[in-house]
Amino acid sequence: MQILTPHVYWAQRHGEIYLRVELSDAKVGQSTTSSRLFSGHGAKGDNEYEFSLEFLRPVRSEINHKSTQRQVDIKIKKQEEHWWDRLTLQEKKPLFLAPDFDRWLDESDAEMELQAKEEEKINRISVESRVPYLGLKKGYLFMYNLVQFLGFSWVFVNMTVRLFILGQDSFYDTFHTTADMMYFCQMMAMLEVINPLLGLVKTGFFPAMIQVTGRNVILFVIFGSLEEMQNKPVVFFVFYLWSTIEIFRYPFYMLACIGTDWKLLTWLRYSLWIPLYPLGVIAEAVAVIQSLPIFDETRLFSFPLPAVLGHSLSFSYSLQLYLVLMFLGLFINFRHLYKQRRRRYRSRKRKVH
Ligand SMILES: CCCCCCCCCCCCC[C@@H](O)CC(=O)SCCNC(=O)CCNC(=O)[C@H](O)C(C)(C)COP(=O)(O)OP(=O)(O)OC[C@H]1O[C@@H](n2cnc3c(N)ncnc32)[C@H](O)[C@@H]1OP(=O)(O)O
Repeated sequence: MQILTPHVYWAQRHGEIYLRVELSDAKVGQSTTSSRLFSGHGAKGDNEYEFSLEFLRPVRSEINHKSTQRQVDIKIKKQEEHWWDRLTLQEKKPLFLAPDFDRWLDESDAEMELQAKEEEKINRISVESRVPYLGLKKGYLFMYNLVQFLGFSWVFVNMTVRLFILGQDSFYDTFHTTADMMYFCQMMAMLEVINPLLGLVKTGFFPAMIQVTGRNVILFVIFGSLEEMQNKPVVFFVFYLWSTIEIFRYPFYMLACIGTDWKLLTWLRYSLWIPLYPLGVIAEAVAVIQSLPIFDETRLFSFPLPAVLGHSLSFSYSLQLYLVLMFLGLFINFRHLYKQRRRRYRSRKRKVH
């Protein structure tokens, strides 16, 4: 039987040579780096086919070949990563050899491809090396937000159900039914001041500090230490305003931790504060004002003074100063939240276009 020569197409990269032999249902026989033997169906029917090539530069001895129904794909590694001017040692191209335009790249395109692969590899390595830390951070934040969401939801649902059942009567015992959960959530919220310090979230330290300190003064100092305050309706309004925003804010953060974003939830997180924040500060201010005569009367936390100046300085003076700070805090955080809202919607619009 006559041994024929198949059509061979070639392309190169810096590190390898690709040969495509046009033979269907071919079986690869004896193969060396310079010559190959095939049996298969080619241009002249079922036959034995063979070709040999003397490469321009040395190649490695291991050869990868894959036979498909239509062709045989051969990949040969160059000894050195180098761009070749041509495939064969002899300048004149053998007749059976042609460029493989499906794979063809010129030197600069191949370089770009190499660079892109290199960058992808570096990115993968750097992400992989950060994964344990990233996983831990996201896991911690997700759990923190989940716990806060559950805590504030419990307060919100409890108060709503009691409001429907008892009507206005529910205003008077909000503290006794929900304070333990609110204590827990607000103690946990101290982590919101620590998180930006550790670089775990992008929140500003001061807005978080103002927020957490502001609420904790109301919860622990005004409501927690004065029994006379605990059955006042103002507790209901303060707790309701706090929990209303948090049942949207924490799920928004939970979704952010897993890289998801629900438009409506995002809108609620970045819009509800507009009416709620001023209302919240007003409710907190009412609580502070209602507590002033009680601190004057009970002398709780009063500051001892020398006898010539009187017995002690009532804590209510500190609270009057605090009232001024509250409105300063409202201004700072309102501006901060406004900026966060604008940044959110500006950057999202940019991403869309
Ligand atoms: C220094 C001495 C202080 C003395 C204090 C004196 C006066 C105090 C007066 C204070 C008045 C307080 C009144 C207040 O109690 C009334 C109310 O709360 S009424 C109810 C309405 N309230 C609200 O709407 C406020 C809710 N709270 C907040 O929004 C935050 O606490 C606040 C710090 C104000 C703002 O949040 P933040 O700066 O974090 O903005 P973002 O939500 O946009 O987040 C920025 C990016 O960080 C990511 N992030 C943040 N936290 C988390 C988290 N826990 N888990 C995961 N990711 C988080 C977030 O996704 C953003 O990332 P990206 O930019 O990539 O989207």
